[in-house]
Amino acid sequence: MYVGVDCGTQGTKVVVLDPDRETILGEGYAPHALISDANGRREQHPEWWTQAFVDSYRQALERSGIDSRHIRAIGVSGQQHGLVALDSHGEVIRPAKLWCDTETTPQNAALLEQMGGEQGSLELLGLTLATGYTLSKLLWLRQHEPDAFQRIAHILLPHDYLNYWLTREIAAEYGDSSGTGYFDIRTRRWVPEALELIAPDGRLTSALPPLLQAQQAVGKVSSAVARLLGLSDNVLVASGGGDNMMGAIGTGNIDEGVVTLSLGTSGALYAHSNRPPMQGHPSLAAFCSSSGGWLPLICTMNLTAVVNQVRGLFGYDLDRFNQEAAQAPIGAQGVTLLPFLNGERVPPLPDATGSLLGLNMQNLQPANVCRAALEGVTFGLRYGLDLLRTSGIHCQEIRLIGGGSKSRLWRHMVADMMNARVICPQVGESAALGGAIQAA
Ligand SMILES: Nc1ncnc2c1ncn2[C@@H]1O[C@H](COP(=O)(O)OP(=O)(O)O)[C@@H](O)[C@H]1O
Ligand SMILES: O=C(CO)[C@@H](O)[C@H](O)COP(=O)(O)O
Repeated sequence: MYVGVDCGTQGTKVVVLDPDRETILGEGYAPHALISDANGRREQHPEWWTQAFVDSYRQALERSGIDSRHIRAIGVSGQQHGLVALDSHGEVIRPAKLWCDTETTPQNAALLEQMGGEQGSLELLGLTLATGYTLSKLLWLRQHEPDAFQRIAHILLPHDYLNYWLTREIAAEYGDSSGTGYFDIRTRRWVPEALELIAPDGRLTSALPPLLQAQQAVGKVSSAVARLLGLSDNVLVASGGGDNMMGAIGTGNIDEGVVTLSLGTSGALYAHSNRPPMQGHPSLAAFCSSSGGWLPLICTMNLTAVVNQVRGLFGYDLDRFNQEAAQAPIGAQGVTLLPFLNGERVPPLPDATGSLLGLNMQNLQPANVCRAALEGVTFGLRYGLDLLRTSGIHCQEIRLIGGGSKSRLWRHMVADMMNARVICPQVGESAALGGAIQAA
Protein backbone atom coordinates (compact mmCIF):
# COMPACT_ATOMS: atom_id res chain seq x y z
CA MET A 1 0.00 0.00 0.00
CA TYR A 2 1.08 3.56 -0.69
CA VAL A 3 0.46 6.81 1.14
CA GLY A 4 -0.07 10.20 -0.48
CA VAL A 5 0.12 13.38 1.58
CA ASP A 6 -0.97 16.83 0.48
CA CYS A 7 0.09 19.76 2.64
CA GLY A 8 -2.28 22.46 1.33
CA THR A 9 -2.66 25.95 2.73
CA GLN A 10 -5.71 25.25 4.87
CA GLY A 11 -4.89 21.70 5.86
CA THR A 12 -3.14 18.38 5.28
CA LYS A 13 -4.87 15.46 3.58
CA VAL A 14 -3.65 11.87 3.53
CA VAL A 15 -4.85 8.99 1.36
CA VAL A 16 -3.92 5.30 1.55
CA LEU A 17 -3.90 3.74 -1.92
CA ASP A 18 -4.19 0.10 -2.91
CA PRO A 19 -2.87 0.34 -6.50
CA ASP A 20 -3.74 -3.25 -7.40
CA ARG A 21 -7.40 -2.71 -6.67
CA GLU A 22 -7.22 0.98 -7.73
CA THR A 23 -8.93 1.86 -4.47
CA ILE A 24 -8.49 4.49 -1.79
CA LEU A 25 -8.66 2.52 1.46
CA GLY A 26 -8.75 5.48 3.83
CA GLU A 27 -8.48 9.27 4.00
CA GLY A 28 -7.55 11.71 6.75
CA TYR A 29 -7.56 15.48 7.20
CA ALA A 30 -6.18 17.95 9.73
CA PRO A 31 -6.43 21.76 9.42
CA HIS A 32 -3.59 24.32 9.63
CA ALA A 33 -3.69 27.73 11.29
CA LEU A 34 -2.46 30.80 9.38
CA ILE A 35 -0.44 33.81 10.55
CA SER A 36 -2.00 36.68 8.65
CA ASP A 37 -1.64 40.45 8.73
CA ALA A 38 -3.15 43.39 6.86
CA ASN A 39 0.33 44.14 5.42
CA GLY A 40 0.06 40.94 3.35
CA ARG A 41 1.96 38.66 5.73
CA ARG A 42 0.94 35.01 5.31
CA GLU A 43 3.03 32.51 7.26
CA GLN A 44 2.85 29.09 8.89
CA HIS A 45 5.08 27.21 11.30
CA PRO A 46 6.41 24.07 9.58
CA GLU A 47 5.77 22.17 12.83
CA TRP A 48 2.03 22.75 12.20
CA TRP A 49 2.42 20.80 8.97
CA THR A 50 4.23 17.89 10.59
CA GLN A 51 1.65 17.71 13.37
CA ALA A 52 -1.16 17.78 10.79
CA PHE A 53 0.73 15.09 8.83
CA VAL A 54 0.80 12.79 11.88
CA ASP A 55 -2.86 13.44 12.77
CA SER A 56 -4.20 12.94 9.26
CA TYR A 57 -1.97 9.91 8.67
CA ARG A 58 -3.34 8.23 11.80
CA GLN A 59 -6.92 9.00 10.74
CA ALA A 60 -6.39 7.66 7.23
CA LEU A 61 -4.72 4.53 8.47
CA GLU A 62 -7.43 3.80 11.00
CA ARG A 63 -10.10 4.23 8.31
CA SER A 64 -8.19 1.98 5.91
CA GLY A 65 -8.23 -0.86 8.41
CA ILE A 66 -4.69 -1.92 7.42
CA ASP A 67 -1.56 -2.28 9.50
CA SER A 68 0.99 0.54 9.16
CA ARG A 69 3.66 -2.07 8.43
CA HIS A 70 2.02 -2.74 5.05
CA ILE A 71 2.89 0.74 3.77
CA ARG A 72 5.71 0.51 1.22
CA ALA A 73 6.24 4.12 0.15
CA ILE A 74 5.04 7.69 0.72
CA GLY A 75 4.72 10.58 -1.75
CA VAL A 76 4.38 14.16 -0.53
CA SER A 77 2.64 17.05 -2.28
CA GLY A 78 3.00 20.56 -0.87
CA GLN A 79 1.74 24.09 -1.37
CA GLN A 80 4.24 25.68 -3.76
CA HIS A 81 6.74 28.55 -3.32
CA GLY A 82 6.93 28.71 0.52
CA LEU A 83 10.32 29.43 2.09
CA VAL A 84 11.49 27.02 4.78
CA ALA A 85 14.95 28.13 5.92
CA LEU A 86 16.99 25.75 8.06
CA ASP A 87 20.13 26.46 10.09
CA SER A 88 23.27 24.33 10.08
CA HIS A 89 21.68 21.98 12.67
CA GLY A 90 18.70 21.39 10.43
CA GLU A 91 16.41 23.48 12.64
CA VAL A 92 13.71 25.74 11.19
CA ILE A 93 14.86 29.36 11.57
CA ARG A 94 11.49 31.16 11.44
CA PRO A 95 7.91 30.57 10.22
CA ALA A 96 7.61 29.79 6.51
CA LYS A 97 6.50 32.66 4.32
CA LEU A 98 3.84 31.22 2.00
CA TRP A 99 2.92 31.38 -1.71
CA CYS A 100 0.19 33.94 -0.87
CA ASP A 101 2.41 36.28 1.17
CA THR A 102 2.24 39.75 -0.42
CA GLU A 103 4.35 41.47 2.24
CA THR A 104 7.22 40.69 -0.13
CA THR A 105 5.75 42.65 -3.07
CA PRO A 106 8.42 45.43 -2.97
CA GLN A 107 11.20 42.84 -2.88
CA ASN A 108 9.74 41.04 -5.90
CA ALA A 109 9.48 44.32 -7.84
CA ALA A 110 13.09 45.21 -7.00
CA LEU A 111 14.41 41.77 -8.05
CA LEU A 112 12.41 41.81 -11.28
CA GLU A 113 13.88 45.19 -12.12
CA GLN A 114 17.42 43.95 -11.36
CA MET A 115 16.84 41.02 -13.71
CA GLY A 116 15.94 43.45 -16.49
CA GLY A 117 12.17 43.33 -16.14
CA GLU A 118 9.88 40.68 -17.63
CA GLN A 119 12.16 40.11 -20.63
CA GLY A 120 15.28 39.75 -18.47
CA SER A 121 13.49 37.35 -16.14
CA LEU A 122 12.31 35.28 -19.12
CA GLU A 123 15.85 35.05 -20.44
CA LEU A 124 17.30 34.10 -17.05
CA LEU A 125 14.63 31.72 -15.76
CA GLY A 126 12.27 30.90 -18.63
CA LEU A 127 9.40 32.53 -16.74
CA THR A 128 8.39 35.90 -15.29
CA LEU A 129 9.16 36.34 -11.61
CA ALA A 130 5.91 36.94 -9.67
CA THR A 131 5.03 38.03 -6.16
CA GLY A 132 4.72 34.90 -4.06
CA TYR A 133 7.69 33.04 -5.58
CA THR A 134 10.42 32.04 -3.15
CA LEU A 135 13.18 34.42 -4.28
CA SER A 136 11.59 37.62 -2.95
CA LYS A 137 11.12 35.98 0.46
CA LEU A 138 14.91 35.61 0.74
CA LEU A 139 15.47 39.30 0.00
CA TRP A 140 12.75 40.18 2.53
CA LEU A 141 14.54 38.08 5.14
CA ARG A 142 17.88 39.76 4.42
CA GLN A 143 16.31 43.21 4.79
CA HIS A 144 13.99 42.58 7.74
CA GLU A 145 15.62 39.83 9.78
CA PRO A 146 19.36 39.95 9.01
CA ASP A 147 20.29 37.71 11.95
CA ALA A 148 17.93 34.99 10.71
CA PHE A 149 19.25 35.48 7.17
CA GLN A 150 22.83 34.95 8.35
CA ARG A 151 21.84 31.59 9.87
CA ILE A 152 20.50 30.11 6.60
CA ALA A 153 22.24 26.82 5.79
CA HIS A 154 19.50 25.11 3.75
CA ILE A 155 16.70 26.56 1.61
CA LEU A 156 13.71 24.25 1.20
CA LEU A 157 10.16 24.37 -0.12
CA PRO A 158 7.28 23.04 2.00
CA HIS A 159 7.23 19.57 0.41
CA ASP A 160 11.05 19.40 0.52
CA TYR A 161 10.81 20.13 4.24
CA LEU A 162 8.28 17.34 4.80
CA ASN A 163 10.55 14.96 2.86
CA TYR A 164 13.41 16.08 5.12
CA TRP A 165 11.29 15.55 8.24
CA LEU A 166 10.47 12.05 7.02
CA THR A 167 13.97 10.97 5.93
CA ARG A 168 16.51 13.51 7.29
CA GLU A 169 17.66 13.79 3.65
CA ILE A 170 17.89 17.22 2.05
CA ALA A 171 16.75 17.18 -1.58
CA ALA A 172 14.55 18.96 -4.09
CA GLU A 173 12.96 17.98 -7.40
CA TYR A 174 12.29 19.79 -10.66
CA GLY A 175 8.53 20.46 -10.42
CA ASP A 176 8.34 22.37 -7.16
CA SER A 177 11.78 23.95 -7.66
CA SER A 178 10.59 25.50 -10.92
CA GLY A 179 8.43 27.90 -8.86
CA THR A 180 11.27 29.34 -6.81
CA GLY A 181 12.53 32.13 -9.09
CA TYR A 182 16.08 30.72 -8.93
CA PHE A 183 15.59 27.76 -11.27
CA ASP A 184 15.79 27.62 -15.06
CA ILE A 185 12.71 25.75 -16.26
CA ARG A 186 14.34 24.95 -19.64
CA THR A 187 17.61 23.39 -18.44
CA ARG A 188 16.21 22.22 -15.07
CA ARG A 189 19.13 23.73 -13.18
CA TRP A 190 19.44 26.15 -10.28
CA VAL A 191 20.30 29.72 -11.33
CA PRO A 192 23.01 31.07 -8.99
CA GLU A 193 22.84 34.52 -10.68
CA ALA A 194 19.32 34.99 -9.30
CA LEU A 195 20.42 34.25 -5.73
CA GLU A 196 23.52 36.39 -6.16
CA LEU A 197 21.25 39.41 -6.58
CA ILE A 198 20.61 38.91 -2.85
CA ALA A 199 23.89 37.39 -1.65
CA PRO A 200 26.76 38.08 -4.07
CA ASP A 201 29.09 35.94 -1.92
CA GLY A 202 27.29 32.79 -3.13
CA ARG A 203 26.18 31.70 0.35
CA LEU A 204 22.56 31.19 -0.76
CA THR A 205 23.64 29.09 -3.71
CA SER A 206 25.56 26.80 -1.39
CA ALA A 207 22.37 26.41 0.70
CA LEU A 208 20.48 24.88 -2.23
CA PRO A 209 19.52 21.20 -2.08
CA PRO A 210 20.61 18.67 -4.72
CA LEU A 211 17.98 18.12 -7.43
CA LEU A 212 16.30 14.77 -8.01
CA GLN A 213 14.45 13.54 -11.07
CA ALA A 214 10.77 12.71 -10.60
CA GLN A 215 11.34 8.95 -10.45
CA GLN A 216 14.13 9.12 -7.86
CA ALA A 217 13.35 8.46 -4.21
CA VAL A 218 14.54 10.93 -1.56
CA GLY A 219 15.43 8.07 0.78
CA LYS A 220 13.94 5.89 3.48
CA VAL A 221 11.82 7.05 6.39
CA SER A 222 14.05 7.67 9.44
CA SER A 223 13.80 5.27 12.34
CA ALA A 224 12.34 8.03 14.56
CA VAL A 225 9.48 8.70 12.11
CA ALA A 226 9.01 4.98 11.50
CA ARG A 227 8.51 4.51 15.25
CA LEU A 228 6.16 7.52 15.46
CA LEU A 229 3.95 6.27 12.61
CA GLY A 230 4.32 2.54 13.23
CA LEU A 231 6.00 2.01 9.83
CA SER A 232 8.49 -0.70 8.94
CA ASP A 233 12.17 0.21 8.48
CA ASN A 234 12.39 0.31 4.72
CA VAL A 235 9.56 2.64 3.66
CA LEU A 236 10.65 4.76 0.69
CA VAL A 237 9.83 8.43 0.25
CA ALA A 238 9.26 9.49 -3.38
CA SER A 239 10.55 12.79 -4.75
CA GLY A 240 7.06 14.30 -4.32
CA GLY A 241 6.30 17.72 -5.76
CA GLY A 242 4.31 20.92 -5.60
CA ASP A 243 0.59 20.44 -5.01
CA ASN A 244 -0.31 21.40 -8.57
CA MET A 245 2.32 19.05 -10.00
CA MET A 246 0.92 16.22 -7.90
CA GLY A 247 -2.65 17.29 -8.70
CA ALA A 248 -1.71 16.83 -12.36
CA ILE A 249 -0.63 13.24 -11.69
CA GLY A 250 -3.73 12.59 -9.57
CA THR A 251 -6.06 13.83 -12.31
CA GLY A 252 -4.29 11.93 -15.09
CA ASN A 253 -3.17 15.25 -16.57
CA ILE A 254 0.08 13.84 -17.92
CA ASP A 255 -0.51 14.42 -21.60
CA GLU A 256 -1.63 17.39 -23.67
CA GLY A 257 -5.32 18.34 -24.09
CA VAL A 258 -6.60 18.32 -20.52
CA VAL A 259 -6.74 21.21 -18.04
CA THR A 260 -6.97 20.62 -14.30
CA LEU A 261 -8.74 23.35 -12.35
CA SER A 262 -8.26 23.39 -8.58
CA LEU A 263 -10.67 25.26 -6.32
CA GLY A 264 -8.36 25.29 -3.27
CA THR A 265 -7.09 28.23 -1.25
CA SER A 266 -5.66 29.29 -4.57
CA GLY A 267 -7.43 28.95 -7.87
CA ALA A 268 -5.07 27.02 -10.14
CA LEU A 269 -5.43 26.02 -13.78
CA TYR A 270 -2.79 23.92 -15.47
CA ALA A 271 -2.05 21.68 -18.42
CA HIS A 272 0.68 19.21 -19.31
CA SER A 273 3.21 20.15 -21.96
CA ASN A 274 5.86 17.92 -23.52
CA ARG A 275 8.05 20.93 -24.28
CA PRO A 276 9.12 23.96 -22.21
CA PRO A 277 6.11 26.26 -22.64
CA MET A 278 6.55 29.28 -24.86
CA GLN A 279 5.93 32.24 -22.58
CA GLY A 280 2.75 33.51 -24.22
CA HIS A 281 1.89 35.96 -21.45
CA PRO A 282 3.86 37.14 -18.38
CA SER A 283 1.14 35.73 -16.07
CA LEU A 284 1.59 32.24 -17.45
CA ALA A 285 3.82 30.36 -15.01
CA ALA A 286 5.92 28.01 -17.12
CA PHE A 287 6.63 25.45 -14.38
CA CYS A 288 8.04 21.94 -14.73
CA SER A 289 5.80 18.99 -13.91
CA SER A 290 6.75 16.29 -11.42
CA SER A 291 6.34 13.63 -14.10
CA GLY A 292 9.16 14.66 -16.42
CA GLY A 293 7.40 17.30 -18.55
CA TRP A 294 6.20 20.88 -18.04
CA LEU A 295 3.12 22.38 -16.42
CA PRO A 296 2.07 25.81 -17.71
CA LEU A 297 -0.07 27.23 -14.92
CA ILE A 298 -2.23 30.17 -13.94
CA CYS A 299 -2.78 30.88 -10.25
CA THR A 300 -5.16 33.29 -8.54
CA MET A 301 -4.68 34.13 -4.88
CA ASN A 302 -8.36 34.67 -4.11
CA LEU A 303 -10.65 31.70 -4.06
CA THR A 304 -12.05 29.65 -1.17
CA ALA A 305 -10.60 32.08 1.40
CA VAL A 306 -12.91 34.72 -0.10
CA VAL A 307 -15.85 32.33 0.22
CA ASN A 308 -14.89 31.69 3.84
CA GLN A 309 -14.56 35.41 4.55
CA VAL A 310 -17.96 36.24 3.06
CA ARG A 311 -19.76 33.37 4.76
CA GLY A 312 -18.05 34.35 8.04
CA LEU A 313 -19.51 37.83 7.61
CA PHE A 314 -23.02 36.37 7.63
CA GLY A 315 -22.26 33.56 10.10
CA TYR A 316 -23.06 30.85 7.51
CA ASP A 317 -21.60 27.37 7.33
CA LEU A 318 -20.70 26.02 3.85
CA ASP A 319 -24.12 24.43 3.27
CA ARG A 320 -25.97 27.60 4.15
CA PHE A 321 -23.58 29.66 2.01
CA ASN A 322 -24.28 27.43 -1.00
CA GLN A 323 -28.03 27.52 -0.36
CA GLU A 324 -28.02 31.32 -0.21
CA ALA A 325 -25.86 31.70 -3.33
CA ALA A 326 -28.13 29.27 -5.19
CA GLN A 327 -31.16 31.45 -4.40
CA ALA A 328 -29.69 34.46 -6.18
CA PRO A 329 -30.06 34.66 -9.96
CA ILE A 330 -27.06 34.53 -12.33
CA GLY A 331 -25.42 37.95 -12.10
CA ALA A 332 -26.54 38.42 -8.47
CA GLN A 333 -29.00 41.16 -9.47
CA GLY A 334 -26.11 43.43 -10.46
CA VAL A 335 -23.96 42.92 -7.36
CA THR A 336 -20.30 42.41 -8.31
CA LEU A 337 -17.46 41.44 -6.00
CA LEU A 338 -13.94 42.17 -7.19
CA PRO A 339 -12.40 39.57 -4.90
CA PHE A 340 -8.84 40.85 -4.39
CA LEU A 341 -8.88 40.44 -0.60
CA ASN A 342 -5.39 38.90 -0.74
CA GLY A 343 -3.94 41.20 -3.43
CA GLU A 344 -3.64 39.17 -6.63
CA ARG A 345 -1.11 37.29 -8.76
CA VAL A 346 -3.13 36.90 -11.98
CA PRO A 347 -3.75 39.63 -12.96
CA PRO A 348 -0.55 40.89 -11.28
CA LEU A 349 -2.09 43.24 -8.68
CA PRO A 350 -0.36 42.26 -5.41
CA ASP A 351 -1.42 45.52 -3.73
CA ALA A 352 -5.06 45.36 -4.89
CA THR A 353 -7.97 45.30 -2.48
CA GLY A 354 -11.50 43.98 -3.01
CA SER A 355 -14.56 46.03 -4.00
CA LEU A 356 -18.27 45.38 -3.76
CA LEU A 357 -20.02 47.19 -6.59
CA GLY A 358 -23.45 47.80 -8.06
CA LEU A 359 -25.36 47.95 -4.79
CA ASN A 360 -28.85 49.41 -4.41
CA MET A 361 -31.71 49.20 -1.92
CA GLN A 362 -33.15 46.10 -3.61
CA ASN A 363 -30.11 43.98 -4.34
CA LEU A 364 -28.04 44.37 -1.15
CA GLN A 365 -29.00 40.97 0.22
CA PRO A 366 -26.89 38.13 1.63
CA ALA A 367 -27.86 35.78 -1.23
CA ASN A 368 -26.60 38.22 -3.86
CA VAL A 369 -23.36 38.93 -1.98
CA CYS A 370 -22.70 35.17 -1.61
CA ARG A 371 -23.34 34.58 -5.30
CA ALA A 372 -21.24 37.62 -6.26
CA ALA A 373 -18.33 36.16 -4.26
CA LEU A 374 -18.52 32.86 -6.15
CA GLU A 375 -18.97 34.59 -9.50
CA GLY A 376 -16.12 37.05 -8.83
CA VAL A 377 -13.52 34.44 -7.96
CA THR A 378 -14.66 32.12 -10.77
CA PHE A 379 -14.46 34.88 -13.39
CA GLY A 380 -10.88 35.38 -12.17
CA LEU A 381 -10.28 31.80 -13.29
CA ARG A 382 -12.10 32.36 -16.57
CA TYR A 383 -9.64 35.19 -17.21
CA GLY A 384 -6.88 32.67 -16.45
CA LEU A 385 -8.33 30.09 -18.84
CA ASP A 386 -8.45 32.72 -21.59
CA LEU A 387 -4.74 33.38 -20.99
CA LEU A 388 -3.98 29.66 -21.24
CA ARG A 389 -6.00 29.38 -24.43
CA THR A 390 -4.38 32.41 -26.05
CA SER A 391 -1.00 30.93 -25.14
CA GLY A 392 -1.84 28.00 -27.40
CA ILE A 393 -2.96 25.50 -24.77
CA HIS A 394 -5.85 23.33 -25.90
CA CYS A 395 -8.57 22.72 -23.38
CA GLN A 396 -11.04 20.07 -24.45
CA GLU A 397 -11.79 19.00 -20.92
CA ILE A 398 -11.48 20.44 -17.42
CA ARG A 399 -10.88 18.13 -14.47
CA LEU A 400 -12.21 19.96 -11.43
CA ILE A 401 -10.69 19.35 -7.99
CA GLY A 402 -10.07 21.06 -4.62
CA GLY A 403 -12.37 21.80 -1.69
CA GLY A 404 -14.67 24.09 -3.67
CA SER A 405 -15.47 21.33 -6.16
CA LYS A 406 -17.60 19.71 -3.43
CA SER A 407 -20.18 22.42 -4.09
CA ARG A 408 -22.72 21.42 -6.75
CA LEU A 409 -23.54 25.06 -7.44
CA TRP A 410 -19.88 25.93 -7.94
CA ARG A 411 -19.29 22.97 -10.25
CA HIS A 412 -22.23 24.09 -12.35
CA MET A 413 -20.95 27.68 -12.41
CA VAL A 414 -17.51 26.53 -13.59
CA ALA A 415 -19.10 24.54 -16.43
CA ASP A 416 -21.22 27.54 -17.44
CA MET A 417 -18.34 29.99 -17.42
CA MET A 418 -15.52 27.97 -18.95
CA ASN A 419 -17.22 26.72 -22.09
CA ALA A 420 -15.56 23.32 -21.79
CA ARG A 421 -16.60 19.87 -20.65
CA VAL A 422 -16.08 19.75 -16.87
CA ILE A 423 -15.68 16.50 -14.97
CA CYS A 424 -14.98 15.79 -11.32
CA PRO A 425 -12.69 12.85 -10.57
CA GLN A 426 -14.07 10.30 -8.12
CA VAL A 427 -11.12 10.91 -5.79
CA GLY A 428 -11.40 14.57 -4.82
CA GLU A 429 -8.05 14.65 -3.02
CA SER A 430 -6.16 14.55 -6.30
CA ALA A 431 -2.87 16.02 -5.06
CA ALA A 432 -2.64 13.44 -2.29
CA LEU A 433 -3.63 10.75 -4.79
CA GLY A 434 -0.88 12.00 -7.11
CA GLY A 435 1.60 11.59 -4.25
CA ALA A 436 0.48 8.01 -3.67
CA ILE A 437 0.63 7.18 -7.40
CA GLN A 438 4.13 8.65 -7.68
CA ALA A 439 5.19 6.65 -4.60
CA ALA A 440 3.79 3.47 -6.17
N1 LIG B 1 -19.22 22.12 -0.06
C1 LIG B 1 -18.39 23.15 -0.25
N2 LIG B 1 -18.82 24.28 -0.85
C2 LIG B 1 -18.00 25.32 -1.06
N3 LIG B 1 -16.73 25.33 -0.67
C3 LIG B 1 -16.25 24.27 -0.05
C4 LIG B 1 -17.02 23.11 0.19
N4 LIG B 1 -16.25 22.21 0.83
C5 LIG B 1 -15.02 22.80 1.00
N5 LIG B 1 -15.03 24.02 0.47
C6 LIG B 1 -13.95 25.02 0.49
O1 LIG B 1 -12.71 24.39 0.27
C7 LIG B 1 -11.76 24.97 1.16
C8 LIG B 1 -10.59 24.04 1.34
O2 LIG B 1 -10.06 23.72 0.06
P1 LIG B 1 -8.77 22.83 -0.10
O3 LIG B 1 -8.68 22.42 -1.53
O4 LIG B 1 -8.77 21.75 0.93
O5 LIG B 1 -7.64 23.91 0.24
P2 LIG B 1 -6.06 23.77 0.42
O6 LIG B 1 -5.61 22.57 -0.38
O7 LIG B 1 -5.53 25.05 -0.14
O8 LIG B 1 -5.78 23.62 1.89
C9 LIG B 1 -12.57 25.23 2.41
O9 LIG B 1 -12.01 26.23 3.25
C10 LIG B 1 -13.90 25.67 1.84
O10 LIG B 1 -13.94 27.08 1.66
O1 LIG C 1 1.07 29.25 -5.63
C1 LIG C 1 0.39 28.37 -6.10
C2 LIG C 1 0.63 27.89 -7.48
O2 LIG C 1 1.68 28.53 -8.14
C3 LIG C 1 -0.70 27.75 -5.29
O3 LIG C 1 -1.51 26.92 -6.06
C4 LIG C 1 -0.12 27.04 -4.08
O4 LIG C 1 0.54 25.86 -4.51
C5 LIG C 1 -1.17 26.79 -3.01
O5 LIG C 1 -2.05 25.77 -3.30
P1 LIG C 1 -3.42 25.40 -2.51
O6 LIG C 1 -3.18 25.57 -1.06
O7 LIG C 1 -4.48 26.28 -3.08
O8 LIG C 1 -3.63 23.95 -2.89
